Amino acid sequence: MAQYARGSAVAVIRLRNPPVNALSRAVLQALEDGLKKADADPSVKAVMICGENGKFSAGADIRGFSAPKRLGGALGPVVSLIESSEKPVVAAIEGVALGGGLEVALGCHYRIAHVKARMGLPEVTLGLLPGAEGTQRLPRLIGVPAALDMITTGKHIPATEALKLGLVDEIVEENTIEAAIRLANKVIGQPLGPRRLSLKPVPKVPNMEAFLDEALAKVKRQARGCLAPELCFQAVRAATQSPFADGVRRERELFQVLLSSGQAQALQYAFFAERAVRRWATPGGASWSSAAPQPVRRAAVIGLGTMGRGIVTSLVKANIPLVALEQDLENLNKGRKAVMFLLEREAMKMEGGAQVLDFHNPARLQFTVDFDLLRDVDLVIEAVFENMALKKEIFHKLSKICKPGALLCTNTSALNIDEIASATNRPQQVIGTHFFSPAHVMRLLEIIYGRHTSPTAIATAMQLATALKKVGVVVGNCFGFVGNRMMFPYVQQAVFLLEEGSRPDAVDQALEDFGFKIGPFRMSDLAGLDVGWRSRKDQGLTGPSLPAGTPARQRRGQRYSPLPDLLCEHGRFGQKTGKGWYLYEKAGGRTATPDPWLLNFLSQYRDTHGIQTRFIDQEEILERCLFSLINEGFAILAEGIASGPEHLDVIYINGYGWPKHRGGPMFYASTVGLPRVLAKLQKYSEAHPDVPGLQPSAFLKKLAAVGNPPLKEWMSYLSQQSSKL
Ligand SMILES: CCCCCCCCCCCCC[C@H](O)CC(=O)SCCNC(=O)CCNC(=O)[C@H](O)C(C)(C)COP(=O)(O)OP(=O)(O)OC[C@H]1O[C@@H](n2cnc3c(N)ncnc32)[C@H](O)[C@@H]1OP(=O)(O)O
Ligand SMILES: NC(=O)c1ccc[n+]([C@@H]2O[C@H](COP(=O)([O-])OP(=O)(O)OC[C@H]3O[C@@H](n4cnc5c(N)ncnc54)[C@H](O)[C@@H]3O)[C@@H](O)[C@H]2O)c1
Repeated sequence: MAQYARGSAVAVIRLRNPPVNALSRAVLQALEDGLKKADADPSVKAVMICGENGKFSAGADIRGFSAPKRLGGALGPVVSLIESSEKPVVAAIEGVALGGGLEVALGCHYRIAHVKARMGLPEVTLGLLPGAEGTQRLPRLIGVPAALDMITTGKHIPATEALKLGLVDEIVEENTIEAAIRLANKVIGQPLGPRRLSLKPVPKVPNMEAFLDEALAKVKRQARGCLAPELCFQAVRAATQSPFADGVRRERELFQVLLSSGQAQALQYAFFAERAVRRWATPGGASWSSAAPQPVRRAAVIGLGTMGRGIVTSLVKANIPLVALEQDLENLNKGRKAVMFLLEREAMKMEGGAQVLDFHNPARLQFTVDFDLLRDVDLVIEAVFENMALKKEIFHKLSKICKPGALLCTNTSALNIDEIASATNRPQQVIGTHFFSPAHVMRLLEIIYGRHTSPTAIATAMQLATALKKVGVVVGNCFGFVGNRMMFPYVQQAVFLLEEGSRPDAVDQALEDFGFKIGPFRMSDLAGLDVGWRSRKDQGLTGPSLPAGTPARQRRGQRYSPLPDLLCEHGRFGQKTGKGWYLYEKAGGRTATPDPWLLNFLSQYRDTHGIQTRFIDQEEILERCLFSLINEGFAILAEGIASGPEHLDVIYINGYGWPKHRGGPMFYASTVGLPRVLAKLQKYSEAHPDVPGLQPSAFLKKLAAVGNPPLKEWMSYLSQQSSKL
């Protein structure tokens, strides 16, 4: 709703739709009614529009896009109605003015914002474009380069930047509403023509065409298959080429194209999925609604290798004082140098820089090799080598040293949380906090509860995720948890495809064309092939503990490819050694080129093992890699390791570079259709009966058999008994 009130000469229209004053059909109707009332009342000389509860508006009600009747198509005309008012209209922007909310403000004749307000046109992140004339008004107000930047990236900008760009007329530190009413009183009677953005020309840019060509090339490069950025660009280009009314028509056409695209549905699903996973629950009955987190006033990180460095950086950025511990002085100095380098770089990106982060202050960041300094911390994150014996030794020590309430977290990628917890005197306070590399950049935090983990521990880890500006996803304990467990069959298929005749660059290209940021072979080279090699040796799959006479391409009765092990035996660990699945310009180099040595090696390998080479097309690459990953997802759901498909999708989008415009693997499966996914898996598992990852999971079969229900109904088809937790 929008509440209309008249005080003195200024009528106030307050947008009201908690929690973020989204513009639903009802809100728009009330806004329109309020404007008409103000227009008809001769005692009203000006109008002020604001939002309830310190928020202007987060834009159109996103849920309305899947039920357009609920939203209506009326936002553009309402914005025009505001602009054409004969009485000055002032927007008082507090909190956020996003999307349609900012478009409403752009229709107003004046905009005044609180210094802490944020503004933006984030429609592109939902697979849309600003559809209420924003692509035509914003370039007229702040110029084409700044408008293109805001509209094609969807970034939110602070009020201070909005003032510099001329997006707002004034910013205030105190009461925005009072300041807006003062401004409204001041401008009564002043001519409104110059304040109507639709009447302004688009400011000229020298050599506009060349500028636009370059901007388009950049937008395309960054979009990686996502439609919306390019259509946002086209709408802004229309503003530079056509009169306002024609530009608006073009904007509407492009909006409709996007609205009916699958990509918009996928991106909007991803928006709500990210929010849904905050409401975590475990099969044991613990949940976000009843569990309270405990405060984390001081933390510790153990191990300052690849992961520990990023985790320390993340904690410092979140303003959490901490102790960083290494095993000896040599590693401590190495780790300290690396952390300082990361923090200096982060500080340069921030307003206020190093002073804000305060990382030179030992009260906020202390480096040590002394476990005794961990006595009073509230939370410890262990990030030492992936080795169970070492982790248990550390956790045993922690449980003796740390105060009774301290939470003990492990960054293990795959190991059993219960076994680690068994080394302590407080298994209820042991939890997995699985960061992704680089830990100060990647948004995902996979939070793994063990058999004894308390609801308080889960709530505290979730609160930590929020403090670190990460997306926390709560999952159960199994080898590889959710993300890595789904990744195993995917990478396994990629390697099998090489055995059968494909090439690393062909497999990577197919998956990068699908939208992945990086294909499986480039990814393995980046992460280091030695990491998986060590883990396979620990599991007895390769190395000296392998019983003599084990067939080269079989383990425990299943197909196995020794190719990654053979590469490591040749000293090819990936980027760090300058060669892996690809060749690099030097050790530590980043430019991957296909390596003739590897292609020759593959061909000899196939000859040795009598494998017939065949051409493998893109379709087969995609289906085998993606459907085996999805298949594992269904098994995870059936076991109760995750409480819904949204969890798997949020994990894949935020931790594994899955293209967001495809909504995550489980959403993607729902768009392909489960019967089709099932049929393909059946076909491939018949061709490869010794590959369990291709054998369709029982849950997938069940969903296909009951008629391919929509994703949000999947979990209702799981019987209680099937949960293993
Ligand atoms: C036949 C023809 C039919 C044609 C119909 C076509 C109509 C044509 C008209 C086009 C008009 C276009 C108008 C406009 O250009 C389009 C838009 O405005 S799209 C929306 C753009 N806005 C956004 O993307 C903002 C999204 N929100 C956020 O970024 C954040 O929520 C926030 C505002 C920064 C707040 O963040 P937080 O404080 O962290 O809070 P949450 O994120 O947890 O949000 C709280 C709660 O609110 C829900 N929510 C937030 N924004 C919206 C929204 N815009 N609509 C609906 N709901 C919203 C959010 O989901 C949370 O609820 P929960 O999911 O937890 O229940
Ligand atoms: N590298 C990744 O991409 C990644 C991603 C997610 C999770 N992980 C997990 O994070 C953990 C750390 O991985 P990494 O890649 O950072 O390893 P790493 O080898 O880069 O670093 C491990 C660090 O731990 C230190 N260490 C070893 N024993 C110690 C002890 N007793 N006390 C204090 N410090 C000790 C080492 O000196 C080293 O600096 C592992 O469990 C790994 O599986 C790694």
